[in-house]
Amino acid sequence: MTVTPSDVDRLRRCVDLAREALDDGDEPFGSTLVAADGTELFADRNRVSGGDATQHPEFAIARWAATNLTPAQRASSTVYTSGEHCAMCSAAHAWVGLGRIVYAASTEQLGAWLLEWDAPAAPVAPLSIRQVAPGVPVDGPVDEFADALKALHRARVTRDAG
Ligand SMILES: Nc1nc2[nH]cnc2c(=O)[nH]1
Repeated sequence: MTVTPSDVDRLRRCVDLAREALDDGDEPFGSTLVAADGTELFADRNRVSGGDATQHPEFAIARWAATNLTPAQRASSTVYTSGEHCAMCSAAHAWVGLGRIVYAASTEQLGAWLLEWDAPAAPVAPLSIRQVAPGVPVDGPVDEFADALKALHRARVTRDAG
């Protein structure tokens, strides 16, 4: 699929959630779950500052969808996210049978930024969603968000180094 103007609007909301997470001491990631009719069903942002590094919004979405949606509703919904799912969240997404993913910045972009800043890499292999969950339709990255997301991640790295 191609990325539509409506997809871009959804991603803008995810970047706002990522900014909210950063402002609250968490990592800058935000995600939403949107039903086939366009209703936003669930939204969350990263919440790792309490010490649980699995508190990713994409993982929260998979758990919420498993509890609250039928298999058909899950398959026809779309997950929007500011950063491409990590391997843990890609696996959770596929295991619960969710549908399309649209992401703003890729795992590859984030890895390159961390390298550029000499910041520690993630403790999980930088696999793409397509590698972990090959049956899931995926769109991204969306270039117009790269500068904004790079700035948010730079601020997180600077904060955590200080
Ligand atoms: N996509 C994504 N990647 C992460 N890497 C570390 N935390 C997160 C998160 O919340 N979401």
